[in-house]
Amino acid sequence: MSDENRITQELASLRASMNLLKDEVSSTKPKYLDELRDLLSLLIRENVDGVNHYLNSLTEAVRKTPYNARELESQLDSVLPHVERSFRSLAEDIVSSFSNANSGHNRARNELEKETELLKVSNFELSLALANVRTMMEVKTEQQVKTPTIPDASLTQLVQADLKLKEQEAEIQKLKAELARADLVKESTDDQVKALSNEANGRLKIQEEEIRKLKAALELAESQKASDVAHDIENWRNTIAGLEEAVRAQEEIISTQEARISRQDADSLLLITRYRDMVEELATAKGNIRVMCRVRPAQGIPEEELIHFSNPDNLDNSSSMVPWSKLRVSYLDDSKRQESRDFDFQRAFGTGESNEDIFSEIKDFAQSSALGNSCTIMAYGATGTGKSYTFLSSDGLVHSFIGLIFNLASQESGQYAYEFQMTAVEVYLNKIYDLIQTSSGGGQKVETKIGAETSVQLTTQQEAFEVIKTAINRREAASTRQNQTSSRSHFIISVTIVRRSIADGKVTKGTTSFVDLAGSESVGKNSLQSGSSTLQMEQGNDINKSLLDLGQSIRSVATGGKFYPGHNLTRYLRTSLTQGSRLLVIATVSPLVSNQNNSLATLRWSTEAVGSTSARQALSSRSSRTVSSTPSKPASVTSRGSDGTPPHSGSFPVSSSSRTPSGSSRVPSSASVTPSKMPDSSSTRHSTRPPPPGATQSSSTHSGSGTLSSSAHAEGRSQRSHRERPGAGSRDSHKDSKQ
Ligand SMILES: Nc1ncnc2c1ncn2[C@@H]1O[C@H](COP(=O)(O)OP(=O)(O)OP(=O)(O)O)[C@@H](O)[C@H]1O
Repeated sequence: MSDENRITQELASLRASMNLLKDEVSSTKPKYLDELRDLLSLLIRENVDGVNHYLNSLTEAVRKTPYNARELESQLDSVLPHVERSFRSLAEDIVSSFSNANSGHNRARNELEKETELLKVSNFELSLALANVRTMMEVKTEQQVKTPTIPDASLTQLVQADLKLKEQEAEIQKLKAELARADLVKESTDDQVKALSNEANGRLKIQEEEIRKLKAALELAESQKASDVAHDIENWRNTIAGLEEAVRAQEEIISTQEARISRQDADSLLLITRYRDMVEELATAKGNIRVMCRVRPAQGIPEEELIHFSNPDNLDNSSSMVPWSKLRVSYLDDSKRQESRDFDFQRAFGTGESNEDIFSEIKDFAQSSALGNSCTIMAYGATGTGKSYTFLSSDGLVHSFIGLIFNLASQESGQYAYEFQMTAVEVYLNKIYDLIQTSSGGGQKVETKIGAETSVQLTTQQEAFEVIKTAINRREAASTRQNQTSSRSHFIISVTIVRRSIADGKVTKGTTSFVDLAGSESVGKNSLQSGSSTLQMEQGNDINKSLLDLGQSIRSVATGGKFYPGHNLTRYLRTSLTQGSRLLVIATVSPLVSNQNNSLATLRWSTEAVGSTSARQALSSRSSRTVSSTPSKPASVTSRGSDGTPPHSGSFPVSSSSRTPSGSSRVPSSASVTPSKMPDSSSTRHSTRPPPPGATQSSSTHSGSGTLSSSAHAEGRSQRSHRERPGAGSRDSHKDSKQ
């Protein structure tokens, strides 16, 4: 039932109650008083008449009869009982009449009391009804305030209710008058009735007051409603207008954004394409075979125990911006003569340069495997020179590379779907061991064949790190005199990147391998002098043989010769040693004079076997493949041959910035400096900074104009500024210091 109907009903019942009350009060007029008066006058009249009759009879008897006391006495005796009876009867009648009147009055009073009770009930109902009406009005008013925009029918009904209340009020006024009259009557007859009347009157006043308040509230609500409605409608209009404006603005922004997004999509595709081209060009410009050098720090070592390294390009130390691409090693020969040798690298990293510095230099190289290239990064050096540190520490090249490719995959997720697979093997004593798959029994690593090693699909970086950690733990390690945890095996982690273009479904597949070679020091140094075991001798000999083979193969393939699959290491790395692949060797050396033979041997091997200008020149001249300039070039999936070795897949691109045919390498011939002839350099003390102009120099070889491409130099300059340079003596506590 709606509020309006309820109000109407309440008012109707209120009106009915009031009418009833009015009728009842009207019917309580004190008729009994008139009746009593009439009755009494009748009685008195009748009785007085009767007594008069007897008195008249008596008077007549007295007049007619001579005074005779006895007769008078008998007359009186006969009349007086009549008179007496008449009076008694009158008295009884009067008593009876009064008694009747009194009972009538009592009845009337009872009736009045009943009426009063009814009045109370009616008043209570009236109060209830008024309370309901007020509550409903409040609710209504609240609703009106909340929904001011809807001018509703209930307003009309409320106005009608108000009118009815006014009528009701008038009726109550009449009722009040009636009650006042009744009050008067009651006052004259009964105090109790008066009190009741007062009470009724009081209640009526309260009701009146409530009605007045209700009316005032109604008027207020009406006036407020009217102004609120107008005000709220205005507000709503303004809000709606504001919202519409905002929606329009949003729509404009959205359409602008959509246009911008589609432009950005196109731009980003273009950028990605260009970026790839640049990476590829950069990688090409830097050469497909690169050799870098890293000098391990040695803190706390006296200067006389350190090899002096300097930069022939910056001998006067005039520029702190020149990146080291040449390394001059100064020493005393057997005859205590001052000697120096220059070695030519693409970059030489000093003691103050971190793994991140190295990664930023080579990441274009590693990343090109995402375009389908085969890249190999080798660390070559004597034991304890930092090969594993460079590759496998938590900020090492392998970890950085994993981070790089996963980032690449997420950045390009809109264009390419990437898959990564990893293998980890160890070549130990000419056998290849799978470091991922272990024997089902005691978790022993198992020997495997090339191409049969376990490949793990990588879904997260963390997963990759776990696989690497497990593989490292399984790697064969045996202590040597020089490095208590020296790794006596070659450790190879390969990550294959399969990239599928979402647009055209084309697939490229490339691999980057990190080869942490076993220590390159001479067997004699480790074994004969230290009384190494037969196993260690065997290990040392195998390592020497494998590294010799490796150098030979690289040289041979680079100059167009045949491949020498003499050792399983070389066979396993065949992909890296074929044209069309990219090879980076990081030669790690110790800064200690006591290790200078090994250091010079490392520098010589890396520059001559791998990085000689002639070899690189030969490689460049044989190039036949041009690097695609599009990011989604067709798949160049490499698959291994039946013997597990991959087929040749293309050749080196010709790099405009490759070294000049003049072959102006600064690398001295091996004949001119023989590590075994290395003098004790204790007399060769050098500053940890590049020497001042005119300092110790007697270069044994070369002329060599700069052989790096200008772009490589430029990039190197931009990346290097005030870093410490190779040999600059940060004196780390290092195990060499214990030697
Ligand atoms: N650039 C460097 N900065 C700080 N510490 C280094 C650096 N290079 C190597 N080291 C430390 O020198 C020690 C030997 O390094 P690492 O084990 O990497 O040598 P390695 O060449 O791998 O030796 P091996 O051939 O015996 O495995 C380690 O304790 C390593 O932390």
